[in-house]
Amino acid sequence: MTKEPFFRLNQEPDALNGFSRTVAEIEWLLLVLMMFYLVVGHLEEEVKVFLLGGLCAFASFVMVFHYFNFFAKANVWKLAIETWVMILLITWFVWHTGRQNSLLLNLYFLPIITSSLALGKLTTLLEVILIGTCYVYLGKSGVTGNGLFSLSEGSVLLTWLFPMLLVGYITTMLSNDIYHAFSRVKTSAQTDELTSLYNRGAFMELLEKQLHQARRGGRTFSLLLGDCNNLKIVNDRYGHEAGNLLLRSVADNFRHCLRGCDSAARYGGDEFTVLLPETTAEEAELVAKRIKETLVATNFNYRGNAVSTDISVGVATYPQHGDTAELLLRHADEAMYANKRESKSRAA
Ligand SMILES: Nc1nc2c(ncn2[C@@H]2O[C@H](COP(=O)(O)OP(=O)(O)OP(=O)(O)O)[C@@H](O)[C@H]2O)c(=O)[nH]1
Repeated sequence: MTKEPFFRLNQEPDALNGFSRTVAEIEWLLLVLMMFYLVVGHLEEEVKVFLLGGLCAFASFVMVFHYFNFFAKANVWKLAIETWVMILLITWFVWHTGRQNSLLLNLYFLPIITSSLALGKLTTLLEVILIGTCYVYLGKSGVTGNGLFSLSEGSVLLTWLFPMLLVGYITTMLSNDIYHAFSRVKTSAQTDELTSLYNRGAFMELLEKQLHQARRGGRTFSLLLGDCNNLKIVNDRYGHEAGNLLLRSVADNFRHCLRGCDSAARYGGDEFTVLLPETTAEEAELVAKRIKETLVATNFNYRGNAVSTDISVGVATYPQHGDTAELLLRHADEAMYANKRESKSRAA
């Protein structure tokens, strides 16, 4: 298993769901601020009613996007649409409350923060440009409309946009840090510290996913359960450090013997599990044989002593040996102990 982060923002549902919750809160905050302005701002009654109608429409949009089942699942496109709708709403609201002189122009910071949190630098830059265009439109249409875009207007626009670019840039950097920290935490929560294979929890998740896929696609897969045969002896004879080296060499042997799509895990103590997608029982038996043979043929030097190990492996295949994680593991466990008994009696 690689220690590199193996997921990206647009593929990692947990990270996206977290950002999506933050976006929902930003949207409610936007609505509250606009409502507040409707209450305290000096606006004509019919303008207030008109704007209130727009806010109700936006509130329905937020509810549909975040709380209805068919839209509730976060994805990058959904977040992008939400930021565009926020920009349109703010432009529309500002249009009716003073245009370029509106007290609410600062609300544009909210979609910028949203975009830089979840969508990255390029999208945020494009959104700043969109906001700049809206700003120019707010100044030109009807009120000051004096034709061409002058140099002084350009510098005013840039001065106005500069804090937004800065906030966008800083928030993007913070968001990247959060994302990388999240990746590291997730990777280490799934990894066995000693062997760098998956740990038991991660393996159970993979197994459940594999079962789900196999049931849907009517496909087969196998799992192996292996148990080292002499770890206790190595520990007692050479010490715990030698036992640890032995466990690492077993893990390296798995890496060496498996395909890229297979997943090996340290199930606990000296027990290892392997998930073999699209593999029949006969093919899995061959993999188990290969793992055993290469492990027996390998030994390592510990303070001048050649240390080697052996492993007993049990195979279970979906669906012939069970259709749940529990049944498959039990079958593999029984097969593994049968093999262990056999090799012990042979050795005796
Ligand atoms: N060095 C080391 N030893 C461990 C670790 N985890 C478990 N053990 C030890 O591994 C040993 C496993 O014992 P057993 O299950 O009897 O293993 P065995 O000697 O391989 O014998 P059988 O499994 O019965 O064939 C125990 O002594 C544990 O203390 C570890 O992370 N490092």
